Amino acid sequence: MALPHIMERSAVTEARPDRSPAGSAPVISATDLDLTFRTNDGPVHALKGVNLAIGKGEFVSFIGPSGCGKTTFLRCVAGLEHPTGGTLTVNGMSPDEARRARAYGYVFQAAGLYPWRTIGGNIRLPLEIMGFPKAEQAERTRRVLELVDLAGFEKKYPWQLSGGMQQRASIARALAFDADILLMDEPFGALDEIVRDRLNEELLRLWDRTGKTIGFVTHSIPEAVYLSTKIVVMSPRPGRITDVIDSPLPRERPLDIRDSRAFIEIAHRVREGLRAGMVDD
Ligand SMILES: Nc1ncnc2c1ncn2[C@@H]1O[C@H](COP(=O)(O)OP(=O)(O)OP(=O)(O)O)[C@@H](O)[C@H]1O
Repeated sequence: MALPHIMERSAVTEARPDRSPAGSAPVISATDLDLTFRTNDGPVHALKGVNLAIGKGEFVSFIGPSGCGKTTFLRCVAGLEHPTGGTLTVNGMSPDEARRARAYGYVFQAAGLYPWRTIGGNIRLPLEIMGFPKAEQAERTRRVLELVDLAGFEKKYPWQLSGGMQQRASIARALAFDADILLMDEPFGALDEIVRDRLNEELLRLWDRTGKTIGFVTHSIPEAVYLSTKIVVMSPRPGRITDVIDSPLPRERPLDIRDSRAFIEIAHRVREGLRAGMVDD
């Protein structure tokens, strides 16, 4: 979609922030993070010794086999799960404090829109809960719908939109209260490849324009390499980080960058990291 001209007019985090915060504190910082779930079938060691620092404005993808703890890590950042060891800070606060301070927006794999509410009604819901005045709710809703190229769809119901459009609406909802951090758990996993390619391009433009810090879970190596400034490769049982790859790719990324040597080399390293994690088990 042609977002740039739309986003010129958007006031949602208008300024592109400095992305080279040498020496500045990380937005998300995990040290020796551990999480063991207590279940009826015994303990499940979901995360083990996770160390990671995510800087302001980074786009960080988490990739690894099913059950390696990607979602669990994201949920820890969001304060929805509580680590059983180590430390985790978000904007210098505990995840619980950060959640209360509305530090992040969260996008799930399924769009999760309420079918009885219009698209606008879905986007307004968190703003209503947060007590924004009605006029501001309307203004913010209009802005984020433009940002994800859904202007004109405010009065439609979710079932009147395609899967890709529903997922864009769910991104708009997460953007509506303008948090600095966007946590995305396989948001495009259920979409076909063509739609996914388009949404990947759109997401990169949106990120570039807004300067949000993004944590993104995916199973797709090309998606991780295409989107990220940093790729975190994880291994299962218990979930550990096996490699952290800082991408040398330029910020401007047309889709055909996927044919470039640099892209293929990073994808190869991710694949090797995934393989090594499986062998180590
Ligand atoms: N609430 C919970 N209670 C008990 N075990 C859990 C809970 N949530 C996750 N787990 C377990 O923790 C491990 C990590 O799960 P998680 O969902 O984080 O993995 P994932 O890498 O996101 O997997 P997928 O790619 O399939 O979504 C799995 O073994 C899972 O079964």
